[in-house]
Formats: sequence, structure tokens, C-alpha cells
Amino acid sequence: MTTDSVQTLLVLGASGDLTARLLLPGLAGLLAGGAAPGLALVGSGTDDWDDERWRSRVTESFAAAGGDPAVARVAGTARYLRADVTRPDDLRRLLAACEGRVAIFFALPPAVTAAACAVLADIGVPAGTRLVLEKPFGTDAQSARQLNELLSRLVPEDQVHRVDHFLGKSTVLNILGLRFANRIFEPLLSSAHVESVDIVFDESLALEGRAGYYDRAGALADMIQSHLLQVLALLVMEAPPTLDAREFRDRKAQVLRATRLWDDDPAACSRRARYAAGAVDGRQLPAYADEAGVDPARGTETLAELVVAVDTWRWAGVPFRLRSGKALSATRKEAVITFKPPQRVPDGLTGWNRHDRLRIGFGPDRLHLDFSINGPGDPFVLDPVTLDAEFGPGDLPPYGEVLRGVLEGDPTLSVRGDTAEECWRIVDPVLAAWRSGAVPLLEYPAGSTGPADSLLRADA
Ligand SMILES: NC(=O)C1=CN([C@@H]2O[C@H](COP(=O)(O)OP(=O)(O)OC[C@H]3O[C@@H](n4cnc5c(N)ncnc54)[C@H](OP(=O)(O)O)[C@@H]3O)[C@@H](O)[C@H]2O)C=CC1
Ligand SMILES: O=C1O[C@H](COP(=O)(O)O)[C@@H](O)[C@H](O)[C@H]1O
Repeated sequence: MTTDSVQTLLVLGASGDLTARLLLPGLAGLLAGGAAPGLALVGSGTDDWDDERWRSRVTESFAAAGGDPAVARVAGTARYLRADVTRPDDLRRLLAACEGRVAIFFALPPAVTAAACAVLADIGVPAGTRLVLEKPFGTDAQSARQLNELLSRLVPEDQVHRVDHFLGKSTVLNILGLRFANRIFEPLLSSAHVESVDIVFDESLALEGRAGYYDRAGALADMIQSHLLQVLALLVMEAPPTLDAREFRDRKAQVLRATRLWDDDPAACSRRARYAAGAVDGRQLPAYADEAGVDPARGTETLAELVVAVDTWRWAGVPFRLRSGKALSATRKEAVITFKPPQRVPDGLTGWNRHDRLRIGFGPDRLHLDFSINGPGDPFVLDPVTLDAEFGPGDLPPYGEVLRGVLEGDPTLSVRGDTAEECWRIVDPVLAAWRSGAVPLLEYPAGSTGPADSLLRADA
């Protein structure tokens, strides 16, 4: 093993939900594939745990990777240090316990992450340290800018990883490959041919005990500001000359800078709603307002919709409708590109009654192309058909892909600081309109398809 390969992943928030459920299983997948051979794992939290307790948590979360020796080595040598990360002496002690290059994963409540970063900015971090921050990154454009300023005092931007588990490497590459590695789709992807785009992330999952975080975030910040605008950027960006982190992230940032609310009208271009009592998949759910830990007076939305325009030569005039909601009747995770009708269907051909559509599914990652052809029987009558393809699974779970970028020092998948601010710049006026009461908080029964007054295309 070279000295260069020795590095420590320092997990702040070792006892938390994210660490056990997503981060550690992702790490196990990565290690089982032979990555990060010299990795040491240090966990920390305010709980009175010892090494044994932490190792058993790690082993439990690593279980899916089987008995891989590299995985077992990391679990068996993991160390735990009790610390309050808002205290300078505790953070100094944690950093002193790390060997080689350090990656600090802030699996902490956002306010604690910001406080820990402020302390680190005073005490400093070893050269080469990478910082991994979970979403939400700030609560608006101003707080995101302040957090960015703080981080810039700590390490260079390329060593800051603002995590977006949603856009793992395989999903990003699926979209880029679909758009830029053939001559079929890309020439059609512009306002000349596209009528509208819907990006939808509907979940049948409800609050699932996450009121502590979710009730202060809501669907707009939880999903649209943080994840769906990133999907939008991938769908509309110009082709990067290479997949180098700088080129790729520059292209994303450019289109997000050109994105604005439809008609610049935050009230007309947005919807918000929260679920009332109902049943999802036979499971009876209370109204969101009655869920444990929820303060109904906050008026937190569990479903948000937003229509934006991308003011570029290619996309001007095309509405992009973004929506995400919880406790809905069915899970639907896809981007749907609806094409304009054919310029003219020749007289004599009948039956065209459905727009051509390209559907890109996220989980499972699939592609569907809906269009009309001459079907069986009468050749003068068109029938709707769908061509399907699977993108195939990536070799790692999303957090494995995120951690690979962190441990290999590759910021490609990380959300760059200016981009995080830009996403808040887009949604801030909507949050202000909601706070002022300009947009009513609608209700939909859990297990329904959402409020009737949706901005999505009804036929998509
Ligand atoms: N859970 C999820 O599915 C997802 C979570 N996230 C994000 O991940 C982050 C963590 O979320 P989650 O794991 O759910 O939260 P949890 O509340 O489950 O865990 C938070 C952790 O932070 C620790 N902690 C709190 N204050 C301090 C402190 N002063 N010093 C040291 N440790 C402290 C807690 O330890 P203790 O209890 O001992 O104080 C606990 O281990 C959040 O930013 C969240 O938005 C993002 C996507 C999904
Ligand atoms: O980041 C989040 O994502 C999940 C949905 O993503 P998935 O990969 O778990 O399907 C969402 O449920 C959660 O509210 C949000 O914080």
C-alpha cells in the first residue's frame, strides 16, 4: 500500500439514519469493488458509544456486501470517538485521530453542519481535506452564499462535495449517452420540436418519521430545489466537450443561470399541497398535519409543482414542469419529453391521436419512446406503439457512486457552489409567494393522484 492510498473517512453523525441506511451500505459496495484499499473509517457523535458499538453498527450496515475481506477489514478496524462537533477541542481531537488524507462526511442536521464548518474555519483542516455536505445546502440563496463563503475559507472548491445521491454516475451518464452519443435524439431536442417537458418524482412513501427534517424543508426544497433542477440541467445543457468535472459542471451552471420562473410569475407558476388522511397500498396514513413531530401551523407542503423556462436559443418558449409529492397513489419517477404534433399527417392516414414522447425513467432506469406507426390490419390507420430499453443497473448504489467521487477526489457529481446558489435563486421567489399566502395550500387525500389543480400535462 502506498502512503498516498492511506486515507480516512470521518463520519460526523455516526449514529444517524443516513449513516446506517445509505452511507455505510454505499461504502461497502465501493470497498467490495476494490476501491479505496487503504481506507480507515472513523465515526463520531454525541452518543456514548465505543469502538465495539460502532463496529457492530458498521458490520450490520455492511452486511449486504457479504463477507468481502476488504469490507470486513474496514469494519473490524473502525474507530469511534465521542465528540460535539460544535466544539473546537473536540474537532481538533477528531482530526488528530485521522491518518492520511481526510474526507469529512457531515451526516448531521444542516444547522449543526454549518456550526461545525464555522469552527473548522477557525481551527483549520489538514491540507487535501475533502468536505462532504448533504442537502439541503442552506435554506435560501443568501444562506447558501454564506455557507459557500465559509467553505471557501476551508478548502478549494474542488474539495467540496455537495452530495446529490439522486444523480449517481450511472444516471448522469445514461442521460448524457442518450443525448450526445447518437444522431437520433439530440437534433430533435429543442423548441423547434419539443412542446413541453415534465419532470416528475411522485412517491407513495409518506413522511416515514422524518418530521424533524422534513417539516422545515417541504417538497420544494427537499426535492425540486435540490434534485429535480439538477435533472433539468442534464436534460437541457449543451454537449460538454469532455466529461471532465470543470466542463461538465460549467455546462450545467450555464443553463441553470438561464432558467427562470414561467412568465416571472411565482404565484401562477407554482402549486403547493399537503396530504390529508388516506390509504396508500392498503396502509392507513394520518393527515400530514397529524403526523408525529409536525407543526401544522408551518403549512409545510408535501407536494410541490413549478413551471420554469430555460431562456436559451435552444429552449426558449418550452415549459418545463417539475413536480414532486409524497403519499401518492403510485410511484412515478421520470422525465417526459412531449414532442409537437407532426407538421402534417397526409390525408388518408388516420388514427394519429397521441403526441410522440420520450420518457426517461429514474429508478428503474428505463427509456420509452411512444410514437405512432401503421399497426396491424388496415394500413391506413395509425396505432400507438412504445419502444422500450433498459439502461441497466449501475455497478454501485448511489451513495457508493457519491463516495467513489469523494475518495478519488473527483468532484464531477458534486453540485458546485454557484449551482447550489443558482437553484435557490430560481425557487426563492416561489417560497416568498407561498409565505405571503399568494398560493393556497391545497389538500389531497393520501393514496390519491394529488390535487386536481395540477400544472402537469394531463395527457403525459
Ligand atoms: N436520512 C435520509 O434518508 C437522508 C438524510 N439526508 C441529510 O443527511 C443529514 C443527516 O440526516 P439523518 O441521518 O436523517 O439525521 P439523524 O437525525 O438521524 O442523525 C443526525 C446525527 O447527527 C448527530 N449530531 C447532532 N448534533 C451533533 C453534534 N453537535 N455533534 C455531533 N453529532 C451531532 C446525531 O448524533 P446524536 O443523536 O448522538 O446527537 C446523529 O448521529 C441531514 O442533512 C439530512 O437532510 C439527505 C438525504 C436522505
Ligand atoms: O433526497 C431525498 O430523496 C428521497 C427519494 O430518493 P430515493 O433515491 O430514496 O428514491 C426522498 O424520499 C426524500 O424525501 C429526499 O430527502
